[in-house]
Amino acid sequence: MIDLRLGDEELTAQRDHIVGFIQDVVADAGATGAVLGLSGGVDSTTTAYLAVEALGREHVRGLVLPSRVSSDENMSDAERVAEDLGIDYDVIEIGSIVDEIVDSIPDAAEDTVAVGNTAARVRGVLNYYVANEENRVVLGTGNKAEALTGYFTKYGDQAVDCNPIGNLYKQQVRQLARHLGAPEDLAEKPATAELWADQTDEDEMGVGYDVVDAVIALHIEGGASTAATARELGVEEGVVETVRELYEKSAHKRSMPPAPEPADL
Ligand SMILES: Nc1ncnc2c1ncn2[C@@H]1O[C@H](COP(=O)(O)OP(=O)(O)OC[C@H]2O[C@@H]([n+]3cccc(C(=O)O)c3)[C@H](O)[C@@H]2O)[C@@H](O)[C@H]1O
Ligand SMILES: Nc1ncnc2c1ncn2[C@@H]1O[C@H](COP(=O)(O)OP(=O)(O)OP(=O)(O)O)[C@@H](O)[C@H]1O
Ligand SMILES: [Mg+2]
Repeated sequence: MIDLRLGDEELTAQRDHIVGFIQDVVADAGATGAVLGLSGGVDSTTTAYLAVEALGREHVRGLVLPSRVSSDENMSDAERVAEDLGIDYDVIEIGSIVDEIVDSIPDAAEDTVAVGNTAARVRGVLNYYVANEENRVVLGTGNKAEALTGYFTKYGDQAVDCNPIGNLYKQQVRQLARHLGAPEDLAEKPATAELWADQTDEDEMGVGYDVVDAVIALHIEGGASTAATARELGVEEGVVETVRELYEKSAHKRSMPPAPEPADL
């Protein structure tokens, strides 16, 4: 298995690099600070720690946004992050907002994915309300594995101004969380989008993140063949193909909405 783990010096360099990135984004926007959604997961926890280091705790605001399926444990973990960091935060229940949207659509099938994605989009609306009103930028929490597999809601959790940890594989985010002093239980917590009950990223994708990370590095970015990648990782070729399919099918999520070329008139 390819080793994507970062050494201590690399972790320090990534930390400094990302802290500088957040500072630049906020300064370039002429903003007074940042806002981000706190879910109790490792991605938002790590991003919050980096934001506080970059901007100072008084310039970071957290939003804890429970839906009808959010677990008490995750929401109290989210509050714990805000309290440990000493940042201002609010807890805003979004269940009734999501219900209102779904109920307003005549004969809505109440499809699980559509409802879950609506929760992610409502969170984006709230983040941008605060950003607009307080002249802040919205910090995204997307990592490289999510970006390249399209494992996010289009115009939902991806509706952000920048992704500070977007150059890190999932396992590297966990390493950076520990390096920053985040609680170990949060650094190692299994990833869940929590858009519907009992959802976990790895169950839904059908592949573990260590393998997703490695297939991205070797096959998608590195150009190794499917067979060579499968051999190197000790997995079936079908696993490599699954990740490649996620990558290809989600290309539309990584580019601006297309318009036709100018017509020949
Ligand atoms: N080829 C194409 N060209 C242009 N647009 C295309 C398209 N194919 C679909 N679309 C559009 O994209 C829509 C589908 O995309 P989208 O609405 O995102 O929906 P979809 O990709 O089906 O669902 C979102 C996925 O991301 C996961 N997720 C979401 C949020 C957070 C996290 C997390 O890790 O925390 C994970 C979630 O569990 C689910 O698997 C279609 O309804 C259509 O509007
Ligand atoms: N209940 C919530 N309240 C506020 N923000 C949320 C909530 N759920 C999700 N989000 C936002 O959406 C982002 C994407 O969710 P995602 O699950 O990918 O990240 P995570 O929960 O931080 O980490 P992990 O992927 O390991 O679960 C979160 O990082 C957070 O910014
Ligand atoms: Mg999560």
